[in-house]
Amino acid sequence: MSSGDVAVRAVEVWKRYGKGSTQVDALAGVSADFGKGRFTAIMGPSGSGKSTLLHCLAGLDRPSDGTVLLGDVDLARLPDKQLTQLRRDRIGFVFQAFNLVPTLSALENITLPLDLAGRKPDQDWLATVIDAIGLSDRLGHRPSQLSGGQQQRVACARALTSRPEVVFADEPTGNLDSRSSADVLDFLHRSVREFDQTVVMVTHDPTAASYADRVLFLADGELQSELTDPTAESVLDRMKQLDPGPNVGEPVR
Ligand SMILES: Nc1ncnc2c1ncn2[C@@H]1O[C@H](COP(=O)(O)OP(=O)(O)OP(=O)(O)O)[C@@H](O)[C@H]1O
Repeated sequence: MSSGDVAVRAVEVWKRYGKGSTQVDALAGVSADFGKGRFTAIMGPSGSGKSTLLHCLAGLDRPSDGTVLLGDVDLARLPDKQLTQLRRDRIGFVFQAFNLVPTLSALENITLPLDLAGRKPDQDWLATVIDAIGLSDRLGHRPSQLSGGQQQRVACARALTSRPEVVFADEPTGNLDSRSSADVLDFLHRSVREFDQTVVMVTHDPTAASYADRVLFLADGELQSELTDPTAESVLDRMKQLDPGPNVGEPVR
């Protein structure tokens, strides 16, 4: 991939926890490019380093060694204040637990990151995103008045309002039933296809991974293999090769 096509690049990324006999290399020299306007899923057995990699790529955590480039900025070496600002301005997040503010309406949650940054939303883009999540009639509702799937779609819209260079999603469907998961994944897929967004998603679920253009497989902190144009079946097969345990890799729901 030429560097102009790359949204985020990891080069020999290591993350080491603990010392001596309790030392764990959560990441052991991971190098990968994440293409612009592409939907990439990261999979692997429990404890393989998926969340650690996502957190390092997103500037939520710092590698022990190696480089993470967003454009030409090395997140691993950016001072804290600039890293916070970069996360706010250039990166969107979707978490498993939605993380909406309970006292704010859906619309207020969606525009919150821009409000905090003192920026005005681009009204056309905001309308496009709101239309795409299909919740125009519920924008005044508080999170507690929305289903889990609706809350996660609000969280996805919140991640996109600033038109970030990359949206990072950590198990975005982990708390959802299959119908709601499909709505959220359709939205993420659409944001890549129609709006040219870049999405990197950690998931346990082969069906969720099948919405991506490409799947990277981690085991023991190392990149083992990848699949392009995955199907749920091809992902499940690959997961079974990585970890032949009894239930590993089965769809969560
Ligand atoms: N703060 C920490 N301190 C010590 N070890 C940690 C810490 N965070 C993660 N680890 C270890 O690093 C390894 C990778 O963890 P990580 O959470 O990235 O895996 P994962 O693939 O996301 O797992 P899961 O699918 O279960 O969420 C594991 O062995 C974990 O125990």
